[in-house]
Amino acid sequence: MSSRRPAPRASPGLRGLCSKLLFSVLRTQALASLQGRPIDQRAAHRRPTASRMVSPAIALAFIPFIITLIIRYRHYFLLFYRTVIVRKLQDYLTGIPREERAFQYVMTHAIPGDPQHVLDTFDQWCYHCEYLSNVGPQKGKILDRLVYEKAPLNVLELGTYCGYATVLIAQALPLGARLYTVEMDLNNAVVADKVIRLAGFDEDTVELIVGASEEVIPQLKEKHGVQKLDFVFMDHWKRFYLRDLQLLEEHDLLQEGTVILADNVIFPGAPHFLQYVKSCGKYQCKIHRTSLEYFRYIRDGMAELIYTKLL
Ligand SMILES: C[S@@+](CC[C@H](N)C(=O)[O-])C[C@H]1O[C@@H](n2cnc3c(N)ncnc32)[C@H](O)[C@@H]1O
Repeated sequence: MSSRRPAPRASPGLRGLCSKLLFSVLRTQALASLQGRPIDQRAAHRRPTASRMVSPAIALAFIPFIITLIIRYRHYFLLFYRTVIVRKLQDYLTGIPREERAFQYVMTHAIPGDPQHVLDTFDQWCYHCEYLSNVGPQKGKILDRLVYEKAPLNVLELGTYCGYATVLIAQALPLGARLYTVEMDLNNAVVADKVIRLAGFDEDTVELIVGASEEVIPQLKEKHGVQKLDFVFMDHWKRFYLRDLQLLEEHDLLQEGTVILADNVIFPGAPHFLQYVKSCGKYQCKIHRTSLEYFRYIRDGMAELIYTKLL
């Protein structure tokens, strides 16, 4: 029988037909390998086998699937493109790390001593040049409002990165308050230190601690003289949220009414952390639904917790 049959017309049944063909080819190959029969490549060359005949059809069947995936997850592809591909390319072309490139832009465009202008300049860079995982302007408003309302005297930030949220928190603090910000990556800490000082905050207001949170938290009392925390902003790696919250509890650093704001609890997400805070009975929990920094079509959220032993 001739293999030159007219090509099937595109129809709704085409995908089903192709899937069946793909399934039967895979099954034949799997059975052959299970029975220890090697697939004879030369024979395959001589006689047109099913797999050779259907390969264009398989490819066709996958096209709508791939297009659907691309459309459905286009914002995540864009995020990947901006965070990974553009970053790697620029790192290669400039020989300067992304955070340092951002700082150079901020330094040359922002007004020194004006924290809000420093933040706006960061936002301009992130919207128009390269993505940075700062808390960003939208979630920044939630953070700013909470700090302003709570007027905390002792604040801890986990994950300083380039110092964006540090500047945002510091500008909303009451007089005499102190912010401890913890960053484990030395290169990020160097950039953050320059950003914090550019915005006009001295070491009495903002203390940048270089180290991993699991090492810094147990030393906060003895080494840094912190007795209790009034406000904690968690924005480091999400897998450490639960561990570090429990460390803060163990070291008796939380008190009645301490506010803990945890970023990115929806994207990338911190399910174990959320499960714990909702079930342990020590926290009042509220989720602020919003979008990912600089990507308004990717859903994200912040968890606002209030520590209360009495619940
Ligand atoms: C999302 S960024 C923080 C963004 C910053 N809060 C802001 O809004 O500008 C996360 C940062 O946390 C730091 N980090 C991650 N795990 C950490 C840990 N266990 N201790 C200290 N820093 C950590 C990373 O190096 C990174 O710089």
